[in-house]
Amino acid sequence: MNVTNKPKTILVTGGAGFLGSNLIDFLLQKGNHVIGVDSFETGSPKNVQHLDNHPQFTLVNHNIQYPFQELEEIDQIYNLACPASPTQYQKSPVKTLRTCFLGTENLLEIAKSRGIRILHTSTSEVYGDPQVHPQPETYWGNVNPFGPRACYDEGKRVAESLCYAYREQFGVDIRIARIFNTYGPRMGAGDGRVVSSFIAAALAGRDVCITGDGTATRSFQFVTDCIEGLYTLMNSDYREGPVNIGNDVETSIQALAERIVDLVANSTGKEKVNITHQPRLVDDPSVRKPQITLAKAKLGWAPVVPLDFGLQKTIEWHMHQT
Ligand SMILES: O=C(O)[C@H]1O[C@H](OP(=O)(O)OP(=O)(O)OC[C@H]2O[C@@H](n3ccc(=O)[nH]c3=O)[C@H](O)[C@@H]2O)[C@H](O)[C@@H](O)[C@@H]1O
Repeated sequence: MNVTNKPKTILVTGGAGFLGSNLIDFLLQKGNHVIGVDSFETGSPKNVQHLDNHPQFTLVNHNIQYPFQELEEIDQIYNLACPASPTQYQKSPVKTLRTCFLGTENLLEIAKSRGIRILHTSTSEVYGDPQVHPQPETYWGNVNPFGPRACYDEGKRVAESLCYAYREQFGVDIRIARIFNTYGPRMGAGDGRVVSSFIAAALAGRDVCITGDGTATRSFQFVTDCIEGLYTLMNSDYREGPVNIGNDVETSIQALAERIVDLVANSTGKEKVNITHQPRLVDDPSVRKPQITLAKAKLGWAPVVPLDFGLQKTIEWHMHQT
C-alpha cells in the first residue's frame, strides 16, 4: 500500500452524483484541490451545493462524451460519470454506452497525454447473473449482451477493455475498481435503486415493493467504505487488474425490505408499512457477493460499516430531505 498525503489537483467526473459528491468531500477534507465534472443528467447540484464557496473546489458542467476544451494541470482522474441505477441507465441506453466508451476514452486520452493516473469505476454488473458465487476478479461473468441491462453491463465491460488497451498500447497508469451495491446519503429518493427506494417508500407510508420473490441477494456497502476503497486503490501500487470494492455480507432483498420497514417504523414511531411483490426484472442477477481477498491483500482495505448502522444513517439523511 502506498497512500500519499501530499495535496493534489484531482479531476472527479460524475462529481454531482451520489458517489462522486461523497468522494469530493473526502478528497477536499484531505486538503486536495478538486475539479468536479458533471453533465447533471443524473447528478444533482444539491449534492455539491455546500461547496459553492469552497476555495479548493471547482464545478464544471461538461458531458464526458465530448473532449474537454481546456483543463488546468491535474495530477489524478477518478472517472465516476455514468448513470448507475438500472431505471436511469435504461432510459437512454445509447447514451449510457457512449458515456462508458467515448467518455472513458476522452479521460484516458487526458491521462495519456499528461502522463497521469486514472481510476475508472467499473461495477459488479460485469459479472452479470453470476454462475460463480461469490465473485472473484478472475470470474469473466455471465452477461446478456442483448437485453435491457446490456447498455450498462457491456458498456462497463468495454470500458475496462479500453483501460487495459490504453495501458498495454500507451502505458497509461490505470486503476479499476469494480464497485458492488453501495448505498447511503445522497442517493436520492427517486434514484430507483433498492435501498433508497425502500427507505423513501417506508418514510412516505407507502408499501415497499420488491421486484421478484425476494430471494435475490445483494451485498450492500455503505458509501464511506466505498470511498475509502476507491481512494486506497487510487494511491496504491496495485495496477495489475480490477479490484472488487464491496461488502461481502450477503442479504436477500426480502430480508433487506423487512429490516428497512422495521428501522423506519422505529425512527418515525409510525406503523410498519406493508411489503408487496411485483414480477422479477428481466436479467436481474439472482445473487451477488464480492470476494474481497484481493482488496484486503493488496490494498489493506476492507469494509467496516455494518448494514444496520449504514441503513440508520441513510434513513436519517432521507428524513432531513425536504
Ligand atoms: O447499487 C449499486 O451499486 C448497483 O446497482 C445496480 O444493480 P442492482 O443490483 O440491480 O441494484 P438495484 O436496482 O438496487 O436492485 C437490487 C435488487 O433489488 C430489487 N429491487 C430494486 C428496486 C426496488 O424498488 N425494488 C426491488 O425489489 C432488484 O430487482 C434487485 O433484485 C447497478 O446496475 C449497478 O451497477 C450498481 O453497482
